[in-house]
Amino acid sequence: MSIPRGTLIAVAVSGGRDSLLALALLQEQGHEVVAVHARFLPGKWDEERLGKPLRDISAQLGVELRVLDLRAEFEQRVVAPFVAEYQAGRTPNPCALCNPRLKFGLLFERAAEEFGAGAIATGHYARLEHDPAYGLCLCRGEDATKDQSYFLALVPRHRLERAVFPLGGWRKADVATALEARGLQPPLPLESQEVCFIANDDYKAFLQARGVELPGPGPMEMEDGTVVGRHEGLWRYTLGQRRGLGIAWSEPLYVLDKDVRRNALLVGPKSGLASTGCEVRDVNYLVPPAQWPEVVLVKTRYRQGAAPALTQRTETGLAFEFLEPQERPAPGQVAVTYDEAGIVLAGAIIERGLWMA
Ligand SMILES: Nc1ncnc2c1ncn2[C@@H]1O[C@H](COP(=O)(O)OP(=O)(O)OP(=O)(O)O)[C@@H](O)[C@H]1O
Repeated sequence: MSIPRGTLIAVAVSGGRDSLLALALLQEQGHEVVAVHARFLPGKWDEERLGKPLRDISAQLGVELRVLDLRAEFEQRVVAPFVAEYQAGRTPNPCALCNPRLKFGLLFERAAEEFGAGAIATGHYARLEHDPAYGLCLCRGEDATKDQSYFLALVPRHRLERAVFPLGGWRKADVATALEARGLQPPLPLESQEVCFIANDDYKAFLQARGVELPGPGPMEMEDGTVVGRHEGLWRYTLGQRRGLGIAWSEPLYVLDKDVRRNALLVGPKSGLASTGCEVRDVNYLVPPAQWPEVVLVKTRYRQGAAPALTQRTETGLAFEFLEPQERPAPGQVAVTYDEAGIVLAGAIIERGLWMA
């Protein structure tokens, strides 16, 4: 760890297992720690289920607990942009934005100003290593099934220099046992849902419940312009989706693209999903591009392997050319570039997928 001894580490605790173990591990290792819980979600503070248990467990560990109210900022910097992206026909990734904006952004800044914290720790499964060529680098977590480096790739380097990931070398399966062995019971032991502010991972219900105006129905077309039906609003569909299109065709049809300008949904056979690359913007470089290998590995969805690609600089960011065709990347999602060893070279927002005309 590159954090000097004696630095006060703010350990971001959700109430869940991973961050509780992160807190216990750092404290056992003799670091100065303060537990910081942030209120991100609207509504009443759940004293019974969260407040009291969090205080009790902090007391059990002999650690101070601070609670920060970041509800307004979370709404402004994470939830509202998420909704705006859907309105614009894109597929946002709120967790990847929450990390730079809130957890390693505002939460860390407030912990630094208000309690004198000099570093921040979370329960993320990712590693920070010193590489002889790159210096400090963000790497895949040891547990490939739980690796969260993808969600951390937009965190600026100067913030990663102040970060600690105690679970980077852990396997998820060992966490419950480690907590039990220490007699620690997390207030929220269940796995958190995919996106914390979306109940049951139902983003459509969430958007509808917010009462925001979303683009309405329009044509569903094949790439040659043949209209095959109507769609119910572009925001309801994801690229690569097959089910729920409501059209009978001689072969299964997939969502290939969204033409936001014409409010048209483009559909076609599976072969049409093949993409030759993508363009990205808002690149967060963690390793200077001059040091990148010629062939990099690009991950354009969390639950998808990284694909080998060549890189080119563009006016607004980067363009990746896949060595083998990949499923079309969704604009608004995050593209993370790795090297062979699993070191994160950069994170960026996907502007558009590329394919053969
Ligand atoms: N409300 C919160 N306040 C402070 N830190 C948080 C909060 N929610 C999440 N975090 C931090 O972000 C990390 C990753 O959050 P995520 O929602 O992915 O949870 P997780 O992987 O299930 O971890 P956990 O078991 O700690 O909830 C957590 O381990 C924790 O350090």
